[in-house]
Amino acid sequence: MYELRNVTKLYSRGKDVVRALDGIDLTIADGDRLVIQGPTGGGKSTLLQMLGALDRPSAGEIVFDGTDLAKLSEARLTKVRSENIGFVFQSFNLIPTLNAQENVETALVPLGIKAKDRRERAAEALKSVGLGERLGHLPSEMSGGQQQRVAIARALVKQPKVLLADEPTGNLDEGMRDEIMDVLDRMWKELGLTFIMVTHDSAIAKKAPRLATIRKGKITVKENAAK
Ligand SMILES: Nc1ncnc2c1ncn2[C@@H]1O[C@H](COP(=O)(O)OP(=O)(O)OP(=O)(O)O)[C@@H](O)[C@H]1O
Repeated sequence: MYELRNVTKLYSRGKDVVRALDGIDLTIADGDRLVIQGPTGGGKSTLLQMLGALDRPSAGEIVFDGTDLAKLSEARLTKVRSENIGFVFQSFNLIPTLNAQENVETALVPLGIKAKDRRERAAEALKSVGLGERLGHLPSEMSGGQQQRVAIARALVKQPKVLLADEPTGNLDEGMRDEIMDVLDRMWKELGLTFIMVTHDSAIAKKAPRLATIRKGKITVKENAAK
């Protein structure tokens, strides 16, 4: 699915250059589940942005399904992203004035899907995350866990190949955290997704069969076949 070779990302901050990613080599197979951890400022979100075709590296290759994302124009990157990659963020990022169904539908607009099909697919996606009864609710009328479920439905309604999650349980209490991890893992298995998640949560990291740690832009990957 992904083959990263010597990926480097530099940011300039005033006169300084920050090496956010420093020669990352990483292979992520189709259907993999990869957890990424590491200290703050280590480069986790930067890596997720590269994998999500949100930004391009300064050097190196990011081969996604045979295409090097580093070489694509902005327009082609946007196309890859809207067709193939679903995102879930810590802060849910729902549109406050739209109800659950309308929020989920927004993911289908760039794909040119007709309004009636959008409505049906959004309702179906919300049902699959256990929110079939709350299609008309606004984000402000839902708990944090429910809002994150809406965000998961929005990420998955377009049937992406890849699900990227940046601290998906970071804003949730312990009970909700387990619930959301269960939903994400169920979706990963049911839909055959490639699932990549950044987390600060050591309980989640400890249980991960494949765990990447990013420190100062460098990556180490640990496999744990027993888990
Ligand atoms: N747009 C930017 N401009 C300048 N520097 C940036 C930019 N984005 C990230 N950085 C820097 O790149 C480094 C890596 O940041 P990144 O956000 O990827 O780390 P992180 O591991 O996700 O951290 P956190 O856990 O705090 O979210 C940091 O030093 C950060 O300050």
